[in-house]
Amino acid sequence: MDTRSSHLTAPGRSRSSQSISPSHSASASATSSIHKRKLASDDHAPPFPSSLSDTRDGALTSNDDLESISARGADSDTGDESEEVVDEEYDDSSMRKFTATRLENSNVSGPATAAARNKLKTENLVKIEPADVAKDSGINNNTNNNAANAAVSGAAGSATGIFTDNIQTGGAYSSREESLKREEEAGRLKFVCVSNDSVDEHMVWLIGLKNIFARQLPNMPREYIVRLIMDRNHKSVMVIRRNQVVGGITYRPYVSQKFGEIAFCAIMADEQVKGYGTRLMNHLKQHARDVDGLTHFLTYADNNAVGYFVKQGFTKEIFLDKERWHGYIKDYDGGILMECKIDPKLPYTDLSTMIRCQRQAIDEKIKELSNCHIVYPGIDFQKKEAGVPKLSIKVDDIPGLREAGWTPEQYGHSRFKTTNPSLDGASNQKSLTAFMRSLLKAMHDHPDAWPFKEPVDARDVPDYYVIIKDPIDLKTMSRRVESEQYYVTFEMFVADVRRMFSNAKTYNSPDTIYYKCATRVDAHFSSKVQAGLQSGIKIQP
Ligand SMILES: CC(=O)SCCNC(=O)CCNC(=O)[C@H](O)C(C)(C)COP(=O)(O)OP(=O)(O)OC[C@H]1O[C@@H](n2cnc3c(N)ncnc32)[C@H](O)[C@@H]1OP(=O)(O)O
Repeated sequence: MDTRSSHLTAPGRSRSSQSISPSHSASASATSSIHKRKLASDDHAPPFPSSLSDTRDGALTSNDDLESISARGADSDTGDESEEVVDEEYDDSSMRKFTATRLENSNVSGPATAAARNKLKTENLVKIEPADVAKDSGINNNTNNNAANAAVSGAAGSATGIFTDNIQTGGAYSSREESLKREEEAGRLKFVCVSNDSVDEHMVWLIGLKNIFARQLPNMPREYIVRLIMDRNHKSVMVIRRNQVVGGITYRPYVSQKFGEIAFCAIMADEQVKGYGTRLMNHLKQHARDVDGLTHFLTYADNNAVGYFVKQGFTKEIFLDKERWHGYIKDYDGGILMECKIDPKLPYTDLSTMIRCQRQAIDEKIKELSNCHIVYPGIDFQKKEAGVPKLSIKVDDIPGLREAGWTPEQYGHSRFKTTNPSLDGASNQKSLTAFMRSLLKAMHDHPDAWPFKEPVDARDVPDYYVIIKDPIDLKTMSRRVESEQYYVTFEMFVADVRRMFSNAKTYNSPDTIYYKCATRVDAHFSSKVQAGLQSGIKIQP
């Protein structure tokens, strides 16, 4: 029997029963309203599963801090104390005592001790520096950007038309990552990886993180959260802003197995869905690969958080050899086991630069193959009545059309053709105009055409134009036909006719005379089109 697994099972525990954050579900309440949440059925289970108090390696029991740490602290996640989840089983005085004693010790210690502590601090704090990461990953931002920029401006210089740099620099992912990266570079934000190393500052951060987990993962026993955070086999990657913990991920690296188990992951309520969770995960991956030598992460994701983990590259399918992880990780009820492979090369903390370079390379390639980046001056397309252009513009004169591969044979792209193949484009257009004219007359002469002959008068039907945004009538269509410029295809004409009837059926209910007129004139129109087609007009399939 594998004794490891029996130690590690955490039955009946799910990290959170919380609703998805507001941006993910309109019906969800804010994540801070924990007190309203329905806790899972195991709420009345002992706060500390007996199986969890056991440890493989005695790391927890060697942890003298744990003796005095209660699972309750001064929660600072949302700052709203009224929302505190009160669990009378815990005594927070020991936590206060612990914190106070630590701070007191740090204040009274002499210079030698302070120097030693600072040394320890620097040694233990794994500060994740973006510059180093970029260097390690072989990405030199400046060089790459400059090269890409030079290529872009070269292409711009060689373009003959007016060149507009319409390259999008990035999507939401990249811009969030870039803005957080800038914050890091400016020193306003830092990502650190710490464990319980007795350094005062780290302990304060770990307690801050504990408070966030306790609030964001309300179904997780607080004792258990404290236990894992303070366990020296666990590490916590945290995002710190103005010396306050914004969120973090606590994980256990199984170095011999080359995988890590993410135990908890949370961002404080006010700061969710701003990109911190993604950046945190990217820092974690970079650190776990470069410092711990891990190749995979496994986690039991809460149902609500599966979407987040999927976006971080986690899958529900587990590819990692079961032998490598089975018996090592803890089971959680209500969670879904997910895996993420850590790429051996990706510059995780500088993905946005990589994406930008890739994007620029693709844009360069597109420019080599097409002219779509050249923007020509617009056409003065002022319209007079009935939407007919004031100026007659020859298609050939439209700037850029020929350069885009257009040929006069494609004029109108109409499927309308007379059966006489000898007719050229102009004669074909005349024949089309004659056919449309005859169809208009046929509709006009129909006894039920009276509602469609003129535009609807807003004085008679005040809300008509509120409901019908694209009105049309036989008179307007007649103007368009007679302009011989508007309906360059038969399909455009038919679209206007269909819209005229659908407008009538949208505004009027089926029992009205208008609705019935529309049905009858529409049928008449269709029969006339059929008759026209039989008598020599051809619409190509
Ligand atoms: C192993 C475990 O600990 S499971 C428990 C996970 N923790 C929780 O559920 C606690 C409450 N939630 C949180 O603390 C946070 O919302 C986290 C940690 C889940 C995500 O952190 P955030 O900072 O909000 O994530 P971030 O802003 O980087 O969002 C990244 C993407 O994931 C999406 N996302 C964030 N949270 C969720 C979610 N719960 N469900 C689905 N998608 C989500 C975001 O919309 C965003 O999508 P986009 O890139 O398409 O715009």
